[in-house]
Amino acid sequence: MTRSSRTSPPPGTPVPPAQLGAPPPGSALGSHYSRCFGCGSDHPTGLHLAAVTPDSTTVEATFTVGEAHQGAPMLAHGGVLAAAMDEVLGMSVYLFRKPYVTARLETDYVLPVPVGTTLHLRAWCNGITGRKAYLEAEGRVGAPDGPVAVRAAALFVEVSMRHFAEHGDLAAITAEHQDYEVNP
Ligand SMILES: CCCCCCCC/C=C\CCCCCCCC(=O)SCCNC(=O)CCNC(=O)[C@H](O)C(C)(C)COP(=O)(O)OP(=O)(O)OC[C@H]1O[C@@H](n2cnc3c(N)ncnc32)[C@H](O)[C@@H]1OP(=O)(O)O
Repeated sequence: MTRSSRTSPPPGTPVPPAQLGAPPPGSALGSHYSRCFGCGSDHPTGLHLAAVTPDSTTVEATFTVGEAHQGAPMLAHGGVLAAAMDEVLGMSVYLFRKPYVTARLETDYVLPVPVGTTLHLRAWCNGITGRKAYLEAEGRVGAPDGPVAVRAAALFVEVSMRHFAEHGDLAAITAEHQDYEVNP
């Protein structure tokens, strides 16, 4: 895919191994926040993505494009597809058990995606150096080995939980994440 140097790891950047405490291979990944647009079950119009990790380092999910996701008539909106990619990318970096946010997200739209299409999404990490994690994802039509419709590459930056306290609603997060402390 077309990727800028800002979403490609510098040469020699190591791909991290599975972390102690990561969900075991085959686990379903829960939602990180019930009102998240990407994965929250309480979000009325969200994408409701449910993912699994086959190997504790990558993430797989399916997303069926619905009528609410249209841009052109009966075709998926590119921004909705980018949101789905952002979500699985975020889930994949969270397997390394630290809080990260998206700093840069690049998306290549390879095929038009009609309403009713089920995309098989996969996201993985190409390397982490310092606070910077380099990630990639793809969405394939109809099957895990179907044609690629969307590709994404991203730079996520590690933050502290203070980021969410200062800029968002930490109480809402900690209500669902007793495993995180603001001042660890
Ligand atoms: C939500 C609660 C979760 C709690 C529990 C955690 C569990 C999570 C579980 C599961 C997650 C699943 C799913 C989530 C999915 C969705 C994720 C999103 O959509 S996140 C929202 C959108 N993103 C933002 O709102 C970021 C806004 N931006 C910022 O806050 C800052 O700009 C930030 C933190 C990204 C960087 O700011 P600085 O001041 O901390 O650090 P500086 O020094 O600027 O950057 C660090 C390094 O990164 C590079 N960098 C930063 N931004 C860059 C960019 N846009 N392009 C290229 N490089 C960039 C810089 O050049 C620097 O690199 P050098 O260390 O000098 O080598």
